[in-house]
Amino acid sequence: MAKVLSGAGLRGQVAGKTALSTVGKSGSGLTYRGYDVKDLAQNCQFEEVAYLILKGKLPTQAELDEYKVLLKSMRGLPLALKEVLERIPADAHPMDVLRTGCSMLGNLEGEASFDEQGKVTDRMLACFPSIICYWYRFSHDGVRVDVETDDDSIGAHFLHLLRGEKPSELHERVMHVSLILYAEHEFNASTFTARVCASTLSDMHSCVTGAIGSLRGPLHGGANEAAMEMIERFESPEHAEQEMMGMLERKEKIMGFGHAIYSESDPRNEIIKLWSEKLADDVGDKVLYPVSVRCEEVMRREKKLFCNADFFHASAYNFMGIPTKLFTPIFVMSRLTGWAAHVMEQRADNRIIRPSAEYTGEELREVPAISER
Ligand SMILES: CC(=O)SCCNC(=O)CCNC(=O)[C@H](O)C(C)(C)COP(=O)(O)OP(=O)(O)OC[C@H]1O[C@@H](n2cnc3c(N)ncnc32)[C@H](O)[C@@H]1OP(=O)(O)O
Ligand SMILES: O=C([O-])CC(=O)C(=O)O
Repeated sequence: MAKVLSGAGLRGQVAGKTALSTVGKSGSGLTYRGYDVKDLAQNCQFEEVAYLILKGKLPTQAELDEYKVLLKSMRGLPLALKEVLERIPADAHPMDVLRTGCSMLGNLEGEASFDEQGKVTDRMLACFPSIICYWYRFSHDGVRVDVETDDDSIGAHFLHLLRGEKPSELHERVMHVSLILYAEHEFNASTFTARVCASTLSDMHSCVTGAIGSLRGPLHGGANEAAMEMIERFESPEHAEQEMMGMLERKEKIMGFGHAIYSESDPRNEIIKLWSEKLADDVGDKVLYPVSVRCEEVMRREKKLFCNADFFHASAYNFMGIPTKLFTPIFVMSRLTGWAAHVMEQRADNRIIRPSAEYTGEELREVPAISER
């Protein structure tokens, strides 16, 4: 008989193999294909890291240039997809829009065979910012934005479409860093969703659509939006401390803190925190950044809990003028690389993922006649 796992949430169980990343070795640390995320965030553009994750090696300059030209050429949206996006109301959640957009793309440009897995992934990478912003600008501003801009990077393309003008160098760099930090994270909930779907030999769009649904929840990617909704309620560090003490007394979860794997710190936090501080200086912020720092101090002191990748992303994105409800879709624009690479890895050595359950229901019994129930 199969062994019943002791802890809930499959915590601590090895559920498969991966050559893509290591998470939390000796309490902290994150590597993508053997490179430290800190090194990547400091020295690379997001497209280089996407190339690394998807194609297995860091690109040469010529390969990177060629990859960026390819991605640029794939930004356009088919008319039928635009028509669907135009019918989604302004008060829809952008994660739902993206889930629908990805699914519709699969209807229009489906993966005919697994030989196309690289091509359909690049297409999604290139056009997810177009999907989010086409819907956002149409539903909020009544504008049919031209999504085929000549911006150099995925982050700049997104910010340009959102605001109608090219971003500053600082904002483009922050987008590179943010997308690099969010790109890949081993067997997290959304990636595992994608791998389970892949293990049935389903198509890439189905795997990604399912993963978007998993990332949406506030215990996972949705935490960056939930963290923003919390910190914007606090008027000062003192107010933040007072409110957080109340939340902790009531045993409420504070979004953006804690982690299922890291036990000491999340290495992505110190990086995005530094950029959040730079952005705070840039906009002359005197509230949100100090409030965020106080939240971090209170959680460390009271619960020994640390900020995960999501917490300082909230203030960083806010300082760049990004609407809160677009925070988690940016996570998708990045994590798509990790999801797709895991799908490819699963396909390369597949067996359907199908664990067992310990039954806790009724003993075998007879079906009573309907008149006797
Ligand atoms: C990019 C990402 O997806 S990172 C994760 C984003 N999610 C969040 O920020 C949501 C808030 N955090 C959490 O809910 C959790 O820390 C998770 C989901 C990230 C990890 O969950 P788990 O591994 O199950 O940790 P678990 O919930 O067992 O935490 C252990 C203890 O710390 C507490 N704890 C953990 N995180 C928090 C938190 N954010 N706020 C308050 N208490 C917390 C738990 O209540 C639990 O206490 P208990 O032992 O008294 O019951
Ligand atoms: O690994 C996890 O459980 C969640 C996480 O931080 C991520 O997916 O980036």
